[in-house]
Amino acid sequence: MPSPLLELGHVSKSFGGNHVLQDVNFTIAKGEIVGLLGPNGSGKSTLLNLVTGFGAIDGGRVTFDGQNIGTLPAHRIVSAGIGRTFQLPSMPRKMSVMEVAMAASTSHHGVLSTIFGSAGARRAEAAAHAKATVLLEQLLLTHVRDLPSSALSGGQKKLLGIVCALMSDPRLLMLDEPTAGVHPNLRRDIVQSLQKLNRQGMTLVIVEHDMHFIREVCTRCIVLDRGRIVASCQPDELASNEHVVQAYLGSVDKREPAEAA
Ligand SMILES: Nc1ncnc2c1ncn2[C@@H]1O[C@H](COP(=O)(O)OP(=O)(O)OP(=O)(O)O)[C@@H](O)[C@H]1O
Repeated sequence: MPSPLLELGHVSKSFGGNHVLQDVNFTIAKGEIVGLLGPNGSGKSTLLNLVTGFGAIDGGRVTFDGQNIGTLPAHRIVSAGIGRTFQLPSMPRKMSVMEVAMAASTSHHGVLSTIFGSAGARRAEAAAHAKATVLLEQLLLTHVRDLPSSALSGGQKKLLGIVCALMSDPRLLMLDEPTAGVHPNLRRDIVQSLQKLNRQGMTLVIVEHDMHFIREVCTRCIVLDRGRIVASCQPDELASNEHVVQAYLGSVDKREPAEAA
């Protein structure tokens, strides 16, 4: 069996006395599209934050492609090959869509462009522009590339968030509620874009509440409840998984309806 791309071992996180994640263990294999599910407040975003360096783990281990990334800062985790989007994308309002995408490129912040001065910087900028052009096209934002980012709809901002995450060529992309509040047409575009990225070799972890989306896109689901993993199963097994039902609906009454009445 190939070694996992992402591996979490005994990860824990508390905020004060609130034990938000407890003994979280899972692996993600290359090529999977994993849905990270759970009721509100179960710890999904916190988990994404810890893996991507937007918070420090209290205990345990996070390994990406064999490298311990549990203590790395966010920019080093991007360099290692993990990209992410945010539940509520925030971007400089006055910058154009193209500028926002280009600013997410990691190549033009490199040492080489500093050493080789303006010629190197110009080459890096041209490369970032070319890459942003392709990604904006792929995520259906070409027609708005010159508008200020503040002019985008909520759904388009989510697409731009994906573009920004892809500018660093991640091997693993983690998305926080990519379709929340998105119009069905745009939702379909997001689904198709993610499926295409996966066909191109990208591994995806997606926090999402939309069960239609989960069934359509994900190859496996990991379910959190109050900071603990309670299930890892196929999307079509969710409804019959006792732990999942319990997480979402509370205790499961196994008696026949007549008995329970
Ligand atoms: N920076 C923080 N400081 C204190 N508590 C926090 C912080 N971040 C998250 N929490 C707490 O951690 C718990 C889990 O929050 P988290 O946002 O990870 O849940 P979630 O599963 O993503 O929820 P939702 O589906 O509503 O987005 C909540 O009780 C939240 O209040």
